[in-house]
Amino acid sequence: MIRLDKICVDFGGLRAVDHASFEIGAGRITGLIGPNGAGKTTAFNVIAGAVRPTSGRVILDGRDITRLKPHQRAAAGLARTFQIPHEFDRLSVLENLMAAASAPEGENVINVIFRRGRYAAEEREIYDTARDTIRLLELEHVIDEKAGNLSGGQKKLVELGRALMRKPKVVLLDEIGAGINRTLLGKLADKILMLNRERGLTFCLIEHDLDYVSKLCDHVLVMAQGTLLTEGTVEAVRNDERVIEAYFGGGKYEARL
Ligand SMILES: Nc1ncnc2c1ncn2[C@@H]1O[C@H](COP(=O)(O)OP(=O)(O)OP(=O)(O)O)[C@@H](O)[C@H]1O
Repeated sequence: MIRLDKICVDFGGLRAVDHASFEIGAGRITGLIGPNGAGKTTAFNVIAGAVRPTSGRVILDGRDITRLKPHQRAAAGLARTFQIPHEFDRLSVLENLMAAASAPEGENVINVIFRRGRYAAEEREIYDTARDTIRLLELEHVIDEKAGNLSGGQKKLVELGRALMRKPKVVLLDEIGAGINRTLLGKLADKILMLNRERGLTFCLIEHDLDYVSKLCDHVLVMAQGTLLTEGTVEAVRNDERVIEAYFGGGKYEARL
């Protein structure tokens, strides 16, 4: 589904991603793990189009998308969760989801004016999709609550909801579980599994907690020093000497492996 082909990213003199090649398989929940500074977030940014690689290619369903802009990738079915923008804190949960679907970036004002006849019908559809998504994520009780007043975990669910509004095929989740309580963490995992099994959505997630990864992912990619170190099931990579070695000195992660 998504293939990185010998991707390199340089930030000045620092090579953050170094000839990384890997695949995110269609219909799977793939984990992307590795010690701090391994290049995971940079690789995500390359897939989403936020960072232009120094060299290499990104392929989505056989199509080379390396030069596409982020909004063009979103139109091709790629979504990524982002923290709710600060200025959206004052919008309700419903408004946040509706805003994520409407006015795609790059749309010309003239087109919007000439589209007016279709606008009411489109807005109705966006409203219905937002309501369905809110129901799916069990956020009905906070539907009119301002995003700024939500708990950290509820915000994560809204972030996922915003990503789902564009009806993506693939969703990239960057440490979506960080800092949220166990109950909401469990709920978030249930929703991801349900979206994968019932709707066939493909996920790739960066996550430091390997127990969480093992609950969700059937396949794990391990990055170290900017490149793919190994891949396999959580159990296999957890016991891999090279992976233990890569995490060594990280201290924080050593205990979790
Ligand atoms: N915009 C940037 N400018 C300069 N250096 C950067 C930039 N973004 C990342 N880096 C560097 O690139 C390397 C890889 O960083 P990246 O954030 O991709 O790693 P990571 O695996 O996601 O780490 P973590 O688990 O700590 O989030 C690091 O050395 C980081 O300091």
